[in-house]
Amino acid sequence: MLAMQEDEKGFYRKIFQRYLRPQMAQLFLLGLLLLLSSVVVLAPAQILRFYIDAAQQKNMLTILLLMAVLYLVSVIIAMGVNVWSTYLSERLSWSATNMLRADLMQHCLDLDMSFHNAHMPGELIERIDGDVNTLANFFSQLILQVLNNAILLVCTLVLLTLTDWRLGIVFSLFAVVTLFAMGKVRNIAIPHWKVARQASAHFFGFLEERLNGREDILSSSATNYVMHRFYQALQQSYKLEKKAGLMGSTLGATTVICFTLGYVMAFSLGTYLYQQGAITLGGIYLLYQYMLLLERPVQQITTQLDELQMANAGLARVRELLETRSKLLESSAGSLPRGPLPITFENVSFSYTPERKVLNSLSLRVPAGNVLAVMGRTGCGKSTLARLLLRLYDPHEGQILFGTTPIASVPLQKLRQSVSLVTQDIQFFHASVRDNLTFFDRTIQDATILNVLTQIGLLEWYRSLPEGLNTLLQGSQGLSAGEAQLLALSRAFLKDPQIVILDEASSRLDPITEQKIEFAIDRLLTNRTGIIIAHRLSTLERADQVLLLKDGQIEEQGMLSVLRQDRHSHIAQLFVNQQKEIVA
Ligand SMILES: Nc1ncnc2c1ncn2[C@@H]1O[C@H](COP(=O)(O)OP(=O)(O)OP(=O)(O)O)[C@@H](O)[C@H]1O
Repeated sequence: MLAMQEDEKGFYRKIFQRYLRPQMAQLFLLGLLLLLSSVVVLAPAQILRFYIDAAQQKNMLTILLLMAVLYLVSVIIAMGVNVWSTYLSERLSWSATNMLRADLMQHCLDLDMSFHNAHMPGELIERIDGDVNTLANFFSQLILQVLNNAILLVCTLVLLTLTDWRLGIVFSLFAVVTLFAMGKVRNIAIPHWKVARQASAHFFGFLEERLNGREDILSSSATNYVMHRFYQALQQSYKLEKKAGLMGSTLGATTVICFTLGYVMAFSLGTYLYQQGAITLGGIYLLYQYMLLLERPVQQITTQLDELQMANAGLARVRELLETRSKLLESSAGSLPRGPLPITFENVSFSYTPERKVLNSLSLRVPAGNVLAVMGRTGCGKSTLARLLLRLYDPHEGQILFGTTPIASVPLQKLRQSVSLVTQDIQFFHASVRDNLTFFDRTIQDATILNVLTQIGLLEWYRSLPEGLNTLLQGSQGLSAGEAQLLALSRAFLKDPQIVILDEASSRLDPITEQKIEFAIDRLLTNRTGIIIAHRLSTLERADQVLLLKDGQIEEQGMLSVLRQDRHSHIAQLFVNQQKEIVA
């Protein structure tokens, strides 16, 4: 337990050092400003008290004028301090939380695919942004504000005691009782808010899912059903929010009751002390003002303690995420030679879940510069081969080598730079054509991009772009399936990899686009080692070797010409069946 606490302290220290230490000067200045704001908030009431007392005496014009000027100055200073501290705290919280968001984003991107399979994108958005939002105030001024309000409360009580000791005792008791009562009532609403937040998160998840599936919803005329579910989710969220809001309003009601009693007490006591000659008329006004001033710290301390708890919960979640380690061990030792690389699988076994092996003791070798076409029924493990080559996962048994270097020994960045994977699930960003092709690599010249687009047969498409390479792509909207594939191939060209993995399209395009894609693939595979996940028999003809996978194991492997000669081979059978279909 102690070790755990030490651990926690260490984490808080790390967070402080990384996100707040670089801004120590600003934090210090903010602390001073908040302290100053407490003093300037208390000053006007004292000035007004003297003003009221002086106004009742004769020949006090100069003092009255002085008081008026002092009052004005104190109000202007209070406003100035307020603006400055707001500016500083916004700057502090934005820089600290943005740094934390960037660290979390980088960390999530570095985690292996099994982590991403277990966490939905929506959840990660919530963790990278939602949890960090709860820390914004914490980083800038929450602790300072709690301290500041405590100081303000104590200062007000001290000033009241200095006015009359009886006031000090009564108002101190009042502050303690009110804080206690508000603390108790505050807890009533918390569980209701939790349930309401959960319902709201559920509602957003529902919205995201339905908007993503809009094509299917529209095409299957499921709009009425979706709208029905939408109203149900909305109604549920509304009911829970209403209940939580009602429960929450008990806090406001308690405050009003406590402070109404407080004012009654202040005026009764003030009148009594005035009649006794213990305080002046200005003193009664001061009492009223300080009651007003007490309201702020008493109310804020209760809500700020809540915020502190939320920030603590946010920090705990941030910590959990930052401490999640990738299953892929990083190495900086291995390096890859230049040029096309031979690929070797040595007894590779892999499974996504413990129940089922997807690849089972698979061994194969693709010589440097050769092309291997992989075929097999859906779910036999073809894409898994590709994922292992990019180290999106590591094999559970065996190893993969590029040349003589095990890929696990090559730094991930270097490894992924040497392999290009062109899938059918092509992702485009809401960014310029240039950035979509270069992945934001500014070192790639426009001339190089144009050269690749020309070779790929996209020159005409490029000329139709209103702003050339600066034209913004709205994801893959506005791109035909053929254009998207050709752009994906252009990306691979610009990366200039040593190994190319192609997941071939299963659907056919128009003959001209097909021809362009075939041509681009031929060029991309020249002088590179290639693996094609083939969905058509014609593709096998461009391969040096063919591999037929079944349930994660090799069913057949060899040169196409040899396998076709063997009438008993599965590959030969596939060609015969295809021939029969054409004839039929
Ligand atoms: N992230 C995952 N978690 C659990 N199981 C998975 C995951 N990805 C794939 N699988 C399972 O692993 C098996 C092999 O998947 P893989 O994607 O490699 O098949 P494939 O041969 O490429 O299929 P297809 O031709 O349909 O793309 C399938 O049974 C699939 O359901």
